[in-house]
Amino acid sequence: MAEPASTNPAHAHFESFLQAQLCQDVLSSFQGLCEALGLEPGGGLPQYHKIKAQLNYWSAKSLWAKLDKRAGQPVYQQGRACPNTKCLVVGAGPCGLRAAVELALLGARVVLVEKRTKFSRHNVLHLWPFTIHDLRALGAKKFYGRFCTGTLDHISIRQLQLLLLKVVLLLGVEIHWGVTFTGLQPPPKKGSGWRAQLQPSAPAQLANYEFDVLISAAGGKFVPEGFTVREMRGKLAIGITVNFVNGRTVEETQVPEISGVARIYNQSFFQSLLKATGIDLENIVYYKDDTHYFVMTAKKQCLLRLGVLRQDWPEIDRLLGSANVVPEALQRFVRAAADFATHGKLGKLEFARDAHGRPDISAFDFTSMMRAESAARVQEKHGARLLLGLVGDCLVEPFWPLGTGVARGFLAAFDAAWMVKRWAEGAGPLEVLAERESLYQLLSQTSPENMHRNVAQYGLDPATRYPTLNLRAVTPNQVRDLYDVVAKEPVRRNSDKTDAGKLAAGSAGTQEELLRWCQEQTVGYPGVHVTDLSSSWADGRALCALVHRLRPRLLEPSDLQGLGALEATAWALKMAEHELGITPVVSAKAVVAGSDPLGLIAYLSHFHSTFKNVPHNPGGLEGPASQGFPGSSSAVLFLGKLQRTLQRTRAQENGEDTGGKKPRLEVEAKSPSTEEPPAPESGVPPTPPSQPQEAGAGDLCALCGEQLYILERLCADGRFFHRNCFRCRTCEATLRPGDYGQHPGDGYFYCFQHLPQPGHKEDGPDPGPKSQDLPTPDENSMPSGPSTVIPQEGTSPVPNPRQPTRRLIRLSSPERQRLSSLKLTPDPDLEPPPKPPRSCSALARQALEGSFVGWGIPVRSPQGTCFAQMHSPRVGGTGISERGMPGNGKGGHGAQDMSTPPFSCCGHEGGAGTESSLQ
Ligand SMILES: NC(=O)C1=CN([C@@H]2O[C@H](COP(=O)(O)OP(=O)(O)OC[C@H]3O[C@@H](n4cnc5c(N)ncnc54)[C@H](OP(=O)(O)O)[C@@H]3O)[C@@H](O)[C@H]2O)C=CC1
Repeated sequence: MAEPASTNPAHAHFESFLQAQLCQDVLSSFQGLCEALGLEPGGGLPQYHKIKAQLNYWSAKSLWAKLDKRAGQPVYQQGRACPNTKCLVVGAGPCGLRAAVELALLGARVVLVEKRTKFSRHNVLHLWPFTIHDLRALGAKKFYGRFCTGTLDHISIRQLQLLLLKVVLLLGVEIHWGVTFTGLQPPPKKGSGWRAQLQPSAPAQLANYEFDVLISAAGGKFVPEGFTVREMRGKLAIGITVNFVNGRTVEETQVPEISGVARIYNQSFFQSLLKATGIDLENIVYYKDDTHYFVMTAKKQCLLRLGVLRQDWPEIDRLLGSANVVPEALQRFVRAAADFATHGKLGKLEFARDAHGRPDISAFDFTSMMRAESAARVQEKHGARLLLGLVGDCLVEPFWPLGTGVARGFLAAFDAAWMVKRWAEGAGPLEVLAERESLYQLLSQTSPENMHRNVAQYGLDPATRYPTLNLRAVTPNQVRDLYDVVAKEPVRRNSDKTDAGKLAAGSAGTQEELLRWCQEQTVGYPGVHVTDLSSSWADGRALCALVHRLRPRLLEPSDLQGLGALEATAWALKMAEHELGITPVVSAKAVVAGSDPLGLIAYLSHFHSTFKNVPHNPGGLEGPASQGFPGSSSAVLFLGKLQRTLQRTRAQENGEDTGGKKPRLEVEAKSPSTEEPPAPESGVPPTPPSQPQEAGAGDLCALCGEQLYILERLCADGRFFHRNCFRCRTCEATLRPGDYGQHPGDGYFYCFQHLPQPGHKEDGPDPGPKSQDLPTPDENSMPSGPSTVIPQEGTSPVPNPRQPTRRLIRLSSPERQRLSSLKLTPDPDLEPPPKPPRSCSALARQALEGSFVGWGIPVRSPQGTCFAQMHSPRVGGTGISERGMPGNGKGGHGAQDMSTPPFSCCGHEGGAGTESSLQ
């Protein structure tokens, strides 16, 4: 029996809200709902509970049941996990909205800014099973009845945004439209917080909003300053997307989708297409949602031949720039391709319109993909810390044919929200960053196959999603460069105590506070009596005590007696760098000589700012008093550990037998460096990139020659560098403590991965660009020089540490070969895909089971011999694979054929393929 129509106006608003299909309608119906209920939108979780309490009729209750189930997961602690956390989310794309949902469920205050004013992107996204489950659990079906009906595993971007927008509004997220985030406003003084610079100028409430977490989900075009972005280039690949109006007629409904068909699997289709239309494609996909959406990879020569491109420019931007694309020819091109692929059954193919009212067609280059080097950072100024995280395309641009975009985008959103939870729990900045980077390492390897099978259990906790989770894969000492204590005030060397006071105030509160903290940490250690921030540290004992207090288990028990001040200080600096992630901004010699007072204060400030929130535990950070209780015998033991380790190391260096027991620290630091500048060896060219300067003696970075403020310093090999200048000579990745080495031959620094081995053929004074490492010039796309730094527009060629840096990654020969053999490249970061099956039959089984889904079956068979039957076309005539091959409910093998990863199978690959190539 039909329910009687409700007379409650709130019910009507709520129903409109559920059904709204335009962003403006969602917002206005929600506003109407809030007004009817006497609520102010953006009120956080309490607002959700109030709405729920007042709307308890059947239609609403089924939605509340879903949202309550999610919100009731223990990880959210009933919305009290982050009660004092204030977040700003930039970008209302699918990933920004998804992150906002999680932050709201944690009980954080969430404000979101989006520069657009409507959702207009029709393009259709492939969904992994977990994303489908996740969205269903958030009530997707209530908001969008057609959501993933049957075996459909995709949704248009705007529909996805719409349904997530509804969720975030209900959860009390405050949203500002038409507002662009342009940068951060650091706190002007102690006691104030971080704010956003916005355009156009925002209302006072938003302009004055102080937040401690910034999540950037602003898409691939915007990465906040401070983050470094890598660019990965492959062989030229021109993608074309087009959306046609979906009139939802019976005929249109009956046209089968094309989950994806690639040339290598269906040559006859592409040959017929070429013959009939002159169109030469590598692959094509057709999805149906609000629109008929086609995406294809076109060959450049055919675009030139058909007059779509006017001229063949070597620069991709110019090649695909609006001045070089003929719109009418492009329209003819896509119409013909779509018509051919669907046997003309879609009728007249009227173009859907984009945000500007133009036909929704886009030709784009996916030769290049961006990836942030780190997923998070912490900035601190005047004692106010800001946690910054990236999610979505802002973090990693997806390689679209792999269909990874939104799935990995959601994973990153979860991981970022988990990071915020850890932050709110009081975990130290380096710990939080290290965990986040550990998770980030996993992201690009994820596929539906190598994640937990039970998608229903997926939650915020990474352990529910990643089976091979190691939150300590990256250690705190490796992320210290992501923790940025902002010192805007120029701090000059050789300046007076006033400057020292400013420095201390900028990083660790007042000098008095710093001194008090140091005294607390070192109290009870025999022979250690800290009374100041200079001479008390000259004998090295106080520094060793401080390090030991924070990491009691670093050294073997022994006796300190007889250890020199310089050695002890050098050891403390080295241990702090490797074990605690404290950047050595001062040299041992300067500490002992007292010649760099500001450097010492800055250095101690790093300890303070990193560990000040750790409750004072006389047993040290690592555990109970038994591990090293200052003031007790264990403190004496500690001081002894140091000497014994040094003695053993010296003995080893002298070739003496140490009884087979290798001191632990020896691995990390072979000899205690006293930070003396090394004397240039004869026959060795000048130590690059500049002559060593005595640590502590200069204000300039040894690499870029620019002003180097103390808090930006990194000391290595007796020279000072900007942290962001200190990069691997080969790959240019920022070098992290404990993860770099200096090559004795050329004197350059390298990450461990690229540190040349002794005797390596490239060993030599100055290898310079190595031709074998340089990409082969290749169809407009491969860089032709050595690893290149591409400065952002308007910046100098020297990377600005505060600006995102775009860098080309120089590919090794095998990588290059691999890429050039592909039209569609695998995942941009070149991490190995899941190990493919070793036999044809295993492959066939897995493919049919959908266990190599995503977009890429890691096999290749140009002749189609190996998979001829399994991959044979099912749709008559065109030979295009229909979605849903037998037994494959996950999108059909066609969806997997879009990429041509560098694998072959059972030697059927026509020469190149061998069994071993499956490794
Ligand atoms: N064409 C396609 O097929 C596209 C597909 N996607 C898919 O969507 C997935 C999720 O993308 P997601 O990471 O959420 O990013 P999105 O690009 O979807 O969303 C980012 C949003 O933030 C806006 N924005 C950008 N800069 C700012 C700023 N400074 N201040 C405020 N707002 C800003 C963007 O506007 P604007 O766009 O105007 O810059 C955009 O609306 C991707 O993985 C990909 O799969 C994403 C983009 C395009």
